[in-house]
Amino acid sequence: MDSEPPFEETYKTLLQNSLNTMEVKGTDKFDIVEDCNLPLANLIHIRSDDQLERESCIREIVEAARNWGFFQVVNHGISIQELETLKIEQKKVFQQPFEKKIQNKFLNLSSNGYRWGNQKATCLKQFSWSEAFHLSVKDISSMTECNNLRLTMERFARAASGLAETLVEILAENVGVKFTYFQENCPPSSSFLRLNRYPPCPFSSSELVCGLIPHTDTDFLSVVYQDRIGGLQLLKDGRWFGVKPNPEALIINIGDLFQALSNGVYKSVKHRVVATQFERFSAAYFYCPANEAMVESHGQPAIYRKFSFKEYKQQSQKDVEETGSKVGLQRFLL
Ligand SMILES: O=C(O)CCC(=O)C(=O)O
Ligand SMILES: [Fe+2]
Repeated sequence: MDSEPPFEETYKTLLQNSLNTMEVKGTDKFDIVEDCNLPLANLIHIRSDDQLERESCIREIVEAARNWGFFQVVNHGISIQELETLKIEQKKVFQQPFEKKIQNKFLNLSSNGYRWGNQKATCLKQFSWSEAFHLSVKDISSMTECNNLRLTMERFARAASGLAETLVEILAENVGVKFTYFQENCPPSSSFLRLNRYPPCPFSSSELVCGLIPHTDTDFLSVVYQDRIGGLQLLKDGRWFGVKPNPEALIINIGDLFQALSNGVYKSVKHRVVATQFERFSAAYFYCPANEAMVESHGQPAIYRKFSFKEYKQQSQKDVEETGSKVGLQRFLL
């Protein structure tokens, strides 16, 4: 049985129509994208006895979160071996038959745990050439069947949670938010884990198909592991930049909630994955609060009104259903 989601069959009309009209018009192609020198923080310095070293590392992290909304970290506490193992186990689960992956309760996941394409897409712009397992951290332990995958995911989630806390503490302090806010509002069980697979895309040369459409993350902070293929791009000053794979590094990006909490100081930056002719994997940990947690802008005058995480998610979902895109923080501007 085939493991590949039926992208071409299901989206035949959408693909043909969009590719024809866009090719004729010559619009919406990806711009020329160059790789960026994403700031890279060596977290070994965070634990240094040398105060100057520590402070300089903290400054790098804060500046990257302000100017880029994205940075990379090395010496983050998760070994390359561990990350490679995650990729191997991830690959195995995606290799299961498609008919099995779409079954309700596959691996004992809740409904909508397995996602592919975008059933609601009306144009190519809303369509992602990828499949993913998206699950709450608290559901990892009840996963059935793939024992090794579960163990690796548990280890990754635990390490990513520690890493997210270290970074959030540094970033919060700099904008006058006490770390206790996170300790009280973000229990490890409220975060999410997402395993992404980007199948080789036969239309990648058209430069019109995305592996993952442009979006910002709905969380405080994300920890991302990408394999060596490349394709992740971020938007900076109106231009797209590629994030060059670095096997030793994890990618950190600021999410919408931290932009709101920091009153716009830290940037939740749009990013996307372009489709290529190669299979690609990534794993993302989304550091989130509990549903009822309130997010309030720290700074005067406040840019955003206070909202709960639940309200933010509901509004985003409604916007996606009605407009095809998330809209996001703009909805909460004062
Ligand atoms: O695949 C990647 O590199 C990024 C994934 C991502 O942005 C996401 O899952 O939100
Ligand atoms: Fe993302």
